[in-house]
Amino acid sequence: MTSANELVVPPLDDILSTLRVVSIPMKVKFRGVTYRESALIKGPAGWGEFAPFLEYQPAEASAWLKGALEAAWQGFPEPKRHEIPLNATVPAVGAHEVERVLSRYEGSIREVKVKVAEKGQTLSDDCARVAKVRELLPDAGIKVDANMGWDLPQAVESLTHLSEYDLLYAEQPVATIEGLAQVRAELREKGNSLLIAADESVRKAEDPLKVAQAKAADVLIIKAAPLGGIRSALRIVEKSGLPCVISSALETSIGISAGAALAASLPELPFGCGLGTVSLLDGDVTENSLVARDGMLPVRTVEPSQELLTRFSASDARVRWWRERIEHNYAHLVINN
Ligand SMILES: O=C(O)CCC(=O)c1ccccc1C(=O)O
Ligand SMILES: [Mg+2]
Repeated sequence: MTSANELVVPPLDDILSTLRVVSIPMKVKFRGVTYRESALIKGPAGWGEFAPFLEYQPAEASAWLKGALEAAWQGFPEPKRHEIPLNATVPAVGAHEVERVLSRYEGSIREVKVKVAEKGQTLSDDCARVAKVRELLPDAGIKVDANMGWDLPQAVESLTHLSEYDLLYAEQPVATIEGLAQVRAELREKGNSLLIAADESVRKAEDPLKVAQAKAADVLIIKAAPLGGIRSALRIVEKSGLPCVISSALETSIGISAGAALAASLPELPFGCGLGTVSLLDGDVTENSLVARDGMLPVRTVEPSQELLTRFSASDARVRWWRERIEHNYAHLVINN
């Protein structure tokens, strides 16, 4: 049985008939990505973005397709707010590059998320980067994201040092749910009340609610696309009972508009959201990019420009690759939905 709130998957040909694939250079390498490839589709409700990272297989990526179909065929729920507080995002750059990264954000910055625990770097690199942010923005809220880069002893040692810069929370210090719980418990034993946030343990988990049930984190990072779209992400937020932060998956302004719509439907946003990543791209599909001013992001829909879709158009070979990717993920979605 379907209800008005349930997505009816459209025919594959309708999805593919509007497909545009773009490849946008990054200003700074992020997660090892130097060009961000993304597939955009248009349906009766507007544009949707399908942009799972290239290595993701259908078990994971088909949720992203569901999210794109929701945006294009179903549209967004009624917003409860019209602007969203954001964090600026600082990739794992050298401390001397921090100022340049922050200069890409328009107006004042209220919160910053700093990437730490990058492969090939040390704790002193992380401390220098966070210290630089603290020096440049003495009043900003700062949080760090380790993307599972530490083991338990490294996480406890690193977070003990990084806490000196007064952090709002630490995102995914280690890989597993049990690990998160252990980091949290060891910090508490040492009298450190730093909050722990779960990201990969939510969006890559078979059961995104396990973290909350295990009480392994204080905060959840929630991304619309990997969780199958806004409505499905909202259900997870509600069931978790934890404060949530809505974050991007490094999309163009189209995908960011879905994240903003998700954030806009939450009753509370205790932290800045991670939707400021258009500023890390060296281009976009609209002239009117969805970026923050003074740390606030407007909630609105985005219409791509034909000229920019053409300018950033991926090669024929990459377009074929994405068409096939959509076909595979569509099959996966129809079978498992
Ligand atoms: O949260 C932010 O500030 C930006 C988004 C971000 O960090 C991100 C973007 C793409 C993939 C993974 C992540 C992540 O939070 O780990
Ligand atoms: Mg993260």
